[in-house]
Amino acid sequence: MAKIYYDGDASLEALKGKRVAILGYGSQGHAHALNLRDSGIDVIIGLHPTSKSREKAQRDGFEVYEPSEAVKRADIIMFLTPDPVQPELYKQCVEPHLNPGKTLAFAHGFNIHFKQIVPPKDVDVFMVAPKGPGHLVRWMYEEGKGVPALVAIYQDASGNCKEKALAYAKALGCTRAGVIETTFKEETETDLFGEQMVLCGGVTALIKAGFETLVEAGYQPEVAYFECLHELKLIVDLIYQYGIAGMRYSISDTAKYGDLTRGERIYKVVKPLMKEALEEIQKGEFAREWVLENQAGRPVFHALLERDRHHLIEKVGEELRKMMPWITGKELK
Ligand SMILES: NC(=O)C1=CN([C@@H]2O[C@H](COP(=O)(O)OP(=O)(O)OC[C@H]3O[C@@H](n4cnc5c(N)ncnc54)[C@H](OP(=O)(O)O)[C@@H]3O)[C@@H](O)[C@H]2O)C=CC1
Ligand SMILES: CC(=O)[C@](C)(O)C(=O)O
Repeated sequence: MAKIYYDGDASLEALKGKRVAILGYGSQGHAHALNLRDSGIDVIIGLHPTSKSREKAQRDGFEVYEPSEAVKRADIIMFLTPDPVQPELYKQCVEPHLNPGKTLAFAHGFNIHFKQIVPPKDVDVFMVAPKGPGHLVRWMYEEGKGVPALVAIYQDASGNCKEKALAYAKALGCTRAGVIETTFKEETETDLFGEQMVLCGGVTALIKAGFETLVEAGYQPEVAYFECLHELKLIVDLIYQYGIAGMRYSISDTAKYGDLTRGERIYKVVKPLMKEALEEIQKGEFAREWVLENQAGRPVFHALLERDRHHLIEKVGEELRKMMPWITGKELK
């Protein structure tokens, strides 16, 4: 079993007197900044003057500096900008102001693992990667709960990098749920795999394919929406709370038999595809494709995002969710 760190295994002492610069104020950035500040940590924000997030960070009461200035003023620099912009941000705004004693921190290992950022040997480098969206990292913290995280130490020049990483994870609220020590390689490869083949790519593929199959067979889109998207949350909630066996305890025997037999057909088709995707990640092929896509201005990214934005399920869902106002809770801002 993995070694899991909880609140009692970490002390905020390692961050005492340290200033953390959060570069970026988006999904993760706002959560890290607010949670760390609420945990008593000295936090400043690094954003470009034209940043859309600047006003929000200032409204939340943070001192916002240009990234270079934030780096100069901080001991720990946490990269919470989109992964593709981090190498340029590092070269232009971070590297020129790095000196021994500073620490680089990340919430995903992509740029270190694929050597898009190569830090000098005399600085600490750690990762605290929450296993959940940034908005949930904040909302769970506010409720006294936490999102689990992975922690990894890439360089320990100071001799106490792990203590700082665990203190950061504690300040973020993640040690309330549990923090597993890993490596930048394991976090990067498993996170890319999960978001492509299970969490985001996998689930949306199943939802779209199921919805389209029913609608193309002549069933009402609203019925298809309730069956293939709305009820999915209810089933996943049961799995989340009680495991697969627990979910199966709650559903009907008819559903169980269908799950066990027809679900097997999907399993047999997707597992080879999953292995293929993992191999592309491990061999750096996905990373190269994503780096080049960004250098080209994200043509595929924007085209596919726009295509799916106009999918019938989005229109149907928007109308049906209006009738259930309790569904759309806190604003995703
Ligand atoms: N989203 C998530 O839940 C998770 C994300 N991560 C990791 O966290 C990191 C941040 O991702 P995420 O929070 O999703 O990012 P978002 O896209 O939500 O936010 C990006 C933030 O960075 C700012 N930004 C963009 N470009 C620059 C730049 N050149 N210099 C300074 N700031 C810039 C944006 O400002 P503006 O709005 O003005 O563009 C915005 O505030 C990534 O490494 C990601 O892999 C890890 C776990 C989960
Ligand atoms: C929320 C999370 O961890 C993801 C899906 O991997 C991401 O947004 O990067």
